[in-house]
Amino acid sequence: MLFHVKMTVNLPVDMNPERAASLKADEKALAQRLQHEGKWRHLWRIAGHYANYSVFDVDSVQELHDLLMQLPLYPYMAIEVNALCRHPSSIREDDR
Ligand SMILES: O=C(O)CC1=CCC(=O)O1
Repeated sequence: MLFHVKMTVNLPVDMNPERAASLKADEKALAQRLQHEGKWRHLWRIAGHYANYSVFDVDSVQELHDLLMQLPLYPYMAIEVNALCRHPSSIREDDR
């Protein structure tokens, strides 16, 4: 199942810089692991924003939910999720 996810990061302005750097490093490590595993298919910065558009490939809505809640930056993100399905005019064979 494919899901388009928008994540907008809102770190508190008074957050300790070392704490912020640690959260970002942990987020990066998990994001890269999930990309290697094929769960996090796309990760794009939205130009001009501290936000990203991502595509997740998971087995269930519950898996997506659990995965998003594990993200170290989850407490500081606004997350929007949209389920994706095949477009009848798509010529791509690899996105099911
Ligand atoms: O910077 C972001 O958009 C938040 C984020 C998601 C994965 C990651 O490494 O950073």
